[in-house]
Parts: sequence; C-alpha cells; structure tokens
Amino acid sequence: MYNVKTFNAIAQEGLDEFHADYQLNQTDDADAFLIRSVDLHGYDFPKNLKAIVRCGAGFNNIPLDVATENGTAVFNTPGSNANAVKELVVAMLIIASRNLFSAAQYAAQNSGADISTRTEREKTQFNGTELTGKTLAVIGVGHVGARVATAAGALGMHVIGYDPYLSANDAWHIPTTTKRAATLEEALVNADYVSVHVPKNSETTNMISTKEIALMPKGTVLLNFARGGIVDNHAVVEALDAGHLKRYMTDFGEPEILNRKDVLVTPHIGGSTLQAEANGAVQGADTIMTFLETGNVMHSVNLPSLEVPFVGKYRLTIMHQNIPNMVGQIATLLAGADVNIESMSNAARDKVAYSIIDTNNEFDFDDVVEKLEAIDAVYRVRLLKK
Ligand SMILES: NC(=O)C1=CN([C@@H]2O[C@H](COP(=O)(O)OP(=O)(O)OC[C@H]3O[C@@H](n4cnc5c(N)ncnc54)[C@H](O)[C@@H]3O)[C@@H](O)[C@H]2O)C=CC1
Ligand SMILES: O=C(O)CCC(=O)C(=O)O
Repeated sequence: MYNVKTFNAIAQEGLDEFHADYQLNQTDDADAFLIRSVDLHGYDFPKNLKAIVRCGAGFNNIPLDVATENGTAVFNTPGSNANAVKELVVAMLIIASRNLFSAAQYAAQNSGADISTRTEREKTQFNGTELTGKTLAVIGVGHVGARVATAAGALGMHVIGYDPYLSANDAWHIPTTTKRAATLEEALVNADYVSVHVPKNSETTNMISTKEIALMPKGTVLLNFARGGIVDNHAVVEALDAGHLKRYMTDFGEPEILNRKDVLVTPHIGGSTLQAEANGAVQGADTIMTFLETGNVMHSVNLPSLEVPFVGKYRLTIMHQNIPNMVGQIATLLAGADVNIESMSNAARDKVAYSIIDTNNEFDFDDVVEKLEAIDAVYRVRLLKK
C-alpha cells in the first residue's frame, strides 16, 4: 500500500486516478506528496518521501536541493494548465487595450434619466486601441508562451519571442510567424505589449526591472502571469508614475502595486479552470503511480529522465550523486551479492544521477539495499518487485 498526502485543492479527477493500492491523506509519513502552490520551503520532508508532484508548471515553491538530499524526486505536470493561462493573457491583452475595467465601472455607476445622452458624450474617454498590427514580445516561449504567441498571431499581432533555453520539442509549437529575438533587448525595444512566461529562479528574479522597462517604447503594456518577483514592482510603479508604462497586468498582487487605476491584479488564477485543474491532477496522479511502481522518471525537475520497460522480476532504483565510479561501485557490490544484472541504465542531470537495474534472480534484498545505501553519495535505494 502506498500513501499519498495532498496539499491544496486537488481536482477529484486526479484523486480518482489512484487505484486500490493507494490511500490518500492517512498519514504525514507519505510516499508521495501531490501539491499545487503550497510553499514547501522549510518543510521537514519525511525520510520515506520518494516523490513530490506539483500539479502545474512552476516549482519554485519546492526546495529542490533539500528534496534531492532527502532522495525525493520532484516532478511537475508540463503543459497541463498552459491553455488556461493563455486564455487569461488574451483576456488581459484585450482588457488593457480597450480600457474595459474602467469602462465597465463607469457604466455600472452611471444612472439617471439622461444616461444614454451622457454615455454617448462621455464614452470617448474609454477609446481604446486595436491589437491587430501591434507588437507583442513573449519572454519565455515554452508551453504557455508558445500558446500566447499563437493566439496573438491569430489576433493579427506581430509576435517576437525571446527564449535562449528553448527545448527542441517546444520549438515545434511556436508559429513560424513568430520572430526570434537573439537578446532580451531586441525583444523589448519595439514592443507595444510584453508578456513574461519564464520560470522563477535566480536568473529570472527581477529580470524585468528599471533598465528593461526603459528599453520598452513609451506606452507599453506589461503583463506578468508567470510569477511575482520576475518583474520588479518598484520599477513598474516608477515607470507607471512617469507615464512610460501604460499598464501593468499581473496574477501576483503585492502591496506596492495595489489600488492603482493603471494596474490590474488577479489572484493567481492563471491555472484556475476546471479543465486545467483536472489535467494537472490526473497527470500528477499518473506520475506518482508510474514512479512509485516502476521507478521510471518522466518530467522530473531534479532527476534525469529515465524510462526502462520493467521486464525483470526485481528492480533496484538508485538515486545518487553524479560523480565518477558510482556505476562501477554499484555493479561491483551487486556482483558480490550474486545479483545477475539483466539490464542496467544510468542517466545524469547536473549534480544528480539515477540508475535502474533489473534482475530475475532472488538475492538477499535487505542486505543489498542496506549496502547500496551505505555507499557515500547514494541518496536513496528502492527495491521494486513485479
Ligand atoms: N499564473 C499561473 O497560474 C501560472 C503560472 N505559470 C508560470 O509560468 C511559467 C511558465 O510556464 P510554462 O510555459 O508552462 O513553462 P515551460 O517550462 O514550458 O516554459 C518556460 C520557458 O521559459 C524559458 N526560459 C527559462 N529561462 C529563461 C530566461 N532567462 N529567458 C527567457 N526564457 C527563459 C524556458 O526555456 C522555457 O521554454 C511557470 O514556470 C510558472 O511560474 C504557469 C502556469 C500557471
Ligand atoms: O493553480 C495553481 O495551482 C497554480 C498554477 C501555477 O502557478 C503553475 O502551474 O505554475
């Protein structure tokens, strides 16, 4: 029986995925956590915790180094909510260009017998601009950014994308009409709208600050539906006050940007649609079951991908440091324990490596696992039986 602990509201569709060998929220000492935005920095991970799956894209709420030291694989569910974010961004582009919020507020407060005469006289204050023909810079052209680029192109916008780390797979999803910027500066200098879709990390924190905003033409609308802190709020406020930025639309409210007419804040609802929540929860539950039952790794953010058909009777999975002679030490130890290796696969990612070893012969399971765990630089050993 595997134990899964959930945090945040996980869609029922995902909870229903778990088969009879799983129990949910029966213990804190879980094999896996299924989470959304809960901040796990400072959380004391149980030693038994083998996997954390974030239903969604951003994993800056999980301390990866701490998880790795604990032998815990961390996953996300790429693309599960990308369409939801795209639709919200499209709404925000239109709301910003047509002054929809102030126009609706005016209409709601406007009453009296002469309402239609006054409306026709005063409505020019809400004159907008059309998106067609305008330029949108998309910063980060992954699952969300590529969809935003496609939708903006369909609205007749010129799209310029900046993403120095774009994966070959993601590149297939970008419309050919999207112009590629070699630098952030090149993306920003002619943009009427700038939309940020990068993960939050040490490189992207304050990626859009005073210098970057100054590169944008006067009157640019800035959108941040990625994470708070990627855009420097103080720089935004200064640029709005100076009339350089026209509007800031974001999913991440902080005191310094609240209660301004030129800022529209939504309460982190980019991925909050029934479809996205169901997608993420189902994908997350499947990820947990695959990893716990087969040891195969897909969509991990701290382990390399490694998928091997589970053909033998027994499988050892070993998460360890990516340093010389680990595979040699493991193979020598297994040979000494009379384990006949049917297949052995190893992959590495940055400082972490992962090995999958299949065998058909019985061996002293506890003794071998204990000895493997005693190798310096091994984070976790698991024995799986078919
Ligand atoms: N508001 C919300 O509810 C949601 C917010 N998000 C946020 O949006 C981010 C992006 O989501 P996805 O597109 O699904 O992720 P993704 O991983 O598919 O795409 C991110 C892209 O950013 C690029 N990138 C990374 N560092 C960069 C840099 N320094 N400069 C330019 N490009 C860079 C990557 O190469 C990648 O192509 C997530 O990390 C998350 O923080 C995602 C979903 C919902
Ligand atoms: O709705 C959620 O769980 C947050 C979505 C999100 O921010 C993400 O996927 O990165």
